[in-house]
Amino acid sequence: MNNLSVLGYFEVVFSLYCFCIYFRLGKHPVQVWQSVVMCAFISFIVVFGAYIAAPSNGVFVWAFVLPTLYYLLLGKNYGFIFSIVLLSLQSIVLINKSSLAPFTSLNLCLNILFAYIVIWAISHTFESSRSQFSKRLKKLAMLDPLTGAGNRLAMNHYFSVELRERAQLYLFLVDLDYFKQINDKYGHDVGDKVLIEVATLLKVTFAKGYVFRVGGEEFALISSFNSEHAALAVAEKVRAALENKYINVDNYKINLTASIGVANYKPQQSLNELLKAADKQLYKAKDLGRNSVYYPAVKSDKTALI
Ligand SMILES: Nc1nc2c(ncn2[C@@H]2O[C@H](COP(=O)(O)OP(=O)(O)OP(=O)(O)O)[C@@H](O)[C@H]2O)c(=O)[nH]1
Repeated sequence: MNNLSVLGYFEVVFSLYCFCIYFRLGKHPVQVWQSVVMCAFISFIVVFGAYIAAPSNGVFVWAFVLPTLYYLLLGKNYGFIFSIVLLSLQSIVLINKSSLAPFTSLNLCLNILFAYIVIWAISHTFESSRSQFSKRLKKLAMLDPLTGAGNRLAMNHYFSVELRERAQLYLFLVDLDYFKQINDKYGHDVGDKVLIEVATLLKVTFAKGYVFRVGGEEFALISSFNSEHAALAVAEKVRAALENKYINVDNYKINLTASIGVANYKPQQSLNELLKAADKQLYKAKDLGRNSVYYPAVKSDKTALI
């Protein structure tokens, strides 16, 4: 339109790049580097346009769109960096132009500068509160609302991104014994408070690993250990800690025990398979009298293990 064909070619290439990303979206989520390339490319087009076109052409106005785009695509930190770099580059390019009209008017320059800063500030504020909100939501979605332990979603997440890479990974499935009797005897509210105390005790005793609530009165503890013996010693420590604890709730002193099934992670095993393996051991521990740790070929009865 303005005899700026080079700029037009860049715009066509940029459009093709955007289309490629758009059509891949269904199968592949956008990668960070793709967003960075997108922002860098459009920034280059805007700065280059401002460089080769006369200011009266108005190409520089496109700069106002970019802070919002940066924050949407790249988040707060990169958004800030890109916005300040664009402002600096645009200023350098425009100041060095041979014909400065219509920038000879101080009023116009100030208006442009403040409009850019306002758009930048709004984008920054919006992105800050959005990312805080999203972090809070993510945390809430991963926590069991009653006990504050991780929930199944958290367990799936940590297992797939972090835990399965570790060597000598063990899962302890901890199921409280005769918990129904506590509910029946003291009421559901007291039962809830007992579960909260149990989760706290597990987090303290199993500080080295992750604690997840995977059922009503069932918890999964996951960590890696140097050896099978070390893993079983910790499982036994957890069992003994529960047995020796008197939980004070509403003037009652409640003592309970747990049965623990232990499973060792095998390479390529899924989390469900690992849970099933631990569940099998847990049922053996329950069958053989409860208040014990069970691992293939090993059953502890309170002190036998360590
Ligand atoms: N208070 C409370 N109770 C729960 C919660 N979730 C599950 N329960 C109770 O946990 C009890 C589980 O009972 P069972 O599955 O029979 O197991 P148990 O009584 O612990 O017996 P064993 O596991 O065989 O030793 C049930 O009474 C459930 O109502 C909860 O969030 N709060």
